[in-house]
Amino acid sequence: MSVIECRELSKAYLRKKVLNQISFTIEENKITGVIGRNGVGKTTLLKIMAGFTKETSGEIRVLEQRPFNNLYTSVNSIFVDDQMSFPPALQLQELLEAAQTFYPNWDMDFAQRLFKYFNFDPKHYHNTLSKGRTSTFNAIVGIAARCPITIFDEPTTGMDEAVRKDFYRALLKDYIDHPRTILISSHHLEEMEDLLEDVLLLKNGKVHLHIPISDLKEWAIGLQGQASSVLPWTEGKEVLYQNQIGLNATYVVIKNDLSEAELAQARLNGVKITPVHASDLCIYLTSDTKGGIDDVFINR
Ligand SMILES: Nc1ncnc2c1ncn2[C@@H]1O[C@H](COP(=O)(O)OP(=O)(O)OP(=O)(O)O)[C@@H](O)[C@H]1O
Repeated sequence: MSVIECRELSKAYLRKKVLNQISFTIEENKITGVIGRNGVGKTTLLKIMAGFTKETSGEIRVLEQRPFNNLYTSVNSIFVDDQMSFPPALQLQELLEAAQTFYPNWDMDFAQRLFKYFNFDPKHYHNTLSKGRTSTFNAIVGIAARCPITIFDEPTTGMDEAVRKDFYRALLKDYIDHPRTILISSHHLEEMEDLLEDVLLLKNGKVHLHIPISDLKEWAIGLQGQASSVLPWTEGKEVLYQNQIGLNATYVVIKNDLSEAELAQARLNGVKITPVHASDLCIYLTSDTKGGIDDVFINR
């Protein structure tokens, strides 16, 4: 069953179109990574889903209702980012108690265990926490709320690596016991790969790809070797990335649509064939150049 449906959804700020007639559906109880370069519109899309931001045109349905300013959406969803605001007069422990009264599925025992594990002081105030600690506290609220639609926008901002790993693991373990629909935007795709089921990749205001992460991992291949051996295999193909290695060698990333026989032949011709990491592929797919930062240094 699909729980989020977008049809021809657009969002413009003044005259600047950020989302341009995008259409997709999110199935119930899946974890989807919303990926894209800075400024592509991830936060905008997630805030439209959470009912915080109004779409400019097109249609969006979350749990079959239009989310904007919708009480049903707010009760059934949570939007977690580093800007989450809490009543400043309440201490952290009081915030957890307040959350319990608002979120019907709130698990106080679980929230307290996480709170203790991450060494929070119940008497501290939210607005005095450091950036990483703010994200960690917000993440505890986001997980323990167990909302049917759980949205994390860059949830790990400021967290150190150990805390980021703990967060992803806690989320995965809790999701296995209590499946729900989760959307996460993050710039750390490599850290989330084991968590995600689907990836929604945004580029230039459009959905560029919306596929299972397992497919994304096999979507492209890297060809490496002498340019004279590699380049014939790229003819007629869309080159996603190309980089020169040393004087004559080259590394090229293309869509993985070579047959087994072609791959075997390429190997015989001295081409090394490698998988392309999902996070690298997302960078190549959303880049405006084929050589990345190296292009800046060409023909100087
Ligand atoms: N309230 C606003 N008013 C005007 N422009 C806005 C507003 N919010 C976002 N934008 C613009 O919309 C575009 C998309 O912003 P958004 O924050 O959705 O991108 P993002 O993909 O989440 O970026 P990042 O990865 O850097 O967080 C940007 O160009 C941003 O400047």
